[in-house]
Amino acid sequence: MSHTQDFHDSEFRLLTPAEMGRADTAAIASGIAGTVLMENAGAAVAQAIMSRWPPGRALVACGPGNNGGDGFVIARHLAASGWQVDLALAGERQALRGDAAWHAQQWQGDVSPLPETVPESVDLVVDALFGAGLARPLEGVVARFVESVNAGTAPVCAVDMPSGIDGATGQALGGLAVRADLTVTFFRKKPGHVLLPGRLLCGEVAVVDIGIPAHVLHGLSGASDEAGSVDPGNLVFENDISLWHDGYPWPSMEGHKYHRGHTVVIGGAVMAGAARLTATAAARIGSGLTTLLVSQGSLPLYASTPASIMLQGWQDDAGLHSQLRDPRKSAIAVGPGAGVQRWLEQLVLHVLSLRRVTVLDADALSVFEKTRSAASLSPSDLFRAIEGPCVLTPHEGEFARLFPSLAANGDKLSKTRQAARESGAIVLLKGADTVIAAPDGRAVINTNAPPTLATGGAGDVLTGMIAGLAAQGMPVFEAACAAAWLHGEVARAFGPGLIADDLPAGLPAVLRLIHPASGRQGMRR
Ligand SMILES: NC(=O)C1=CN([C@@H]2O[C@H](COP(=O)(O)OP(=O)(O)OC[C@H]3O[C@@H](n4cnc5c(N)ncnc54)[C@H](O)[C@@H]3O)[C@@H](O)[C@H]2O)[C@@H](O)CC1
Ligand SMILES: Nc1ncnc2c1ncn2[C@@H]1O[C@H](COP(=O)(O)OP(=O)(O)O)[C@@H](O)[C@H]1O
Ligand SMILES: [K+]
Repeated sequence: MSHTQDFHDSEFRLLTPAEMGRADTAAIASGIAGTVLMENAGAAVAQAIMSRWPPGRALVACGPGNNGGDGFVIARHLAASGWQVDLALAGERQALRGDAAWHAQQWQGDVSPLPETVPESVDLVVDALFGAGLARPLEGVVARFVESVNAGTAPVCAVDMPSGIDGATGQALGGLAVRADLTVTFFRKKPGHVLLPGRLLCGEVAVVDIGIPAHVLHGLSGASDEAGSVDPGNLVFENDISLWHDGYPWPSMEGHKYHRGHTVVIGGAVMAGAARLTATAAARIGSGLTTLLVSQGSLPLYASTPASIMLQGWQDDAGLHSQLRDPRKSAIAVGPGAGVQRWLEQLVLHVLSLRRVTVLDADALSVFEKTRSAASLSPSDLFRAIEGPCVLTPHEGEFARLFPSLAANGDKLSKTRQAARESGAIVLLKGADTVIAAPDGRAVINTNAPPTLATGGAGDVLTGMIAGLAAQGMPVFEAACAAAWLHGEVARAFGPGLIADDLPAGLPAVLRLIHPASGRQGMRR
């Protein structure tokens, strides 16, 4: 994921529908006919269907564009393998164009108009209505058909994308989209397959090869320079070990604890558990030293801090600043349990002025909400102060306080990228589809987090994991991606009944799995 490595042809790269269109065009320009791509696409979908369901009666619903063209190919292959196939077309057969028209001619069976309801006797619905080309909400007979598909019991295989989902954002245009059991897409996933609600409406996602050569991936995004190289800042990925494994700060034989960084967590005076979770997570993820700094008066609250964490008190601001001065303190995390108060604004600005790696979470974000009080600072004061490496880890509520004008945008990927650009920080917007974006536009979507993570303190742990990795010298964007993935993986491995304390405790088992000695470099589920 670093700028020096080339991730253009990573299998975890996500292509926007526009990039996918350019990939198709480039593949055709390199000598593969569009009709062949469509044949390969339809054949692969039919194969995916036949490997999952026994032959029966399939209703193949075709749309007016190339997604519908794929449907004609699928129908032909299923019929040739003994399925009883009903093909229904939304629109006029004569209106089909290009590759879709060509493949429609190869279909020997009947073509009926799209019904408003799915007949009871159908064993499988193939949704080939709209894919990447969907431009407006579903309406009319198509909308009623999709409602009937979703109300019925027949399993659904969506071609490329469940119809109704915007492939760039994962949003259901107009609020209505097919709910599929299987979605077969081509070449690479699209953001809509991994962002919510799209991911949930896809069911299982299978990515199939249709003959597009990988080299086309180098020329798809953003402005290419004359040499044809593309700014890696435009690329979007699904999070995976392979994206950050090479930069992971495994301890080396020659190292000592000062080579493994020193994470400082600044705790508050009331909610002591939060900062303790943050500090414990930083230590567990390998920070050589971890210090928890709290006011002298609140030391008793922190009595049960693990012995491996250095608990230190400060008397006043001058004392706190002098504790932070040592440049070996390589990463500073502020926010969990800090308390929303004037003092925190000033502390955050001081911490940022030190230009160490800074991770700001929870109260350290909320305290900059503009409407909090007339005297308080605003998000722009925070953004102005961000000059060194910094990660902001808001959940949706905190995001709305910092970026009120972006919050209503339903497109999580673009709003997180915009927030990173505005703030100059890495922004990690939490949720089941956490998006991590850098100011240069690089973005990663995390997909392994189970809903058991929605438990108090889980975010505090994530903050500590990011700070602890960055303290050891891992670049902050990669540290945020690695932490989000490990956080999700630990929760998955733990299963039901998870509380935040289980996350640092469960890290070693997952780290063992991805350690270079395990031979595992990447993982598809
Ligand atoms: N071009 C290629 O080489 C390949 C394309 N493939 C298929 O082509 C699909 C993309 O094809 P298209 O770009 O033709 O797009 P679609 O087939 O998704 O549909 C686009 C057509 O529907 C119209 N439309 C969009 N939204 C509508 C709405 N809500 N109601 C009514 N009409 C609407 C558009 O104006 C356009 O005519 C992919 O999803 C994939 O399934 C595959 O065959 C692989 C190869
Ligand atoms: N439904 C969900 N599925 C998966 N992960 C989730 C879900 N809801 C929340 N999370 C994750 O759980 C963590 C919660 O963090 P946060 O909201 O800051 O809680 P806290 O402040 O209690 O620590 C985040 O990492 C978030 O991405
Ligand atoms: K579809």
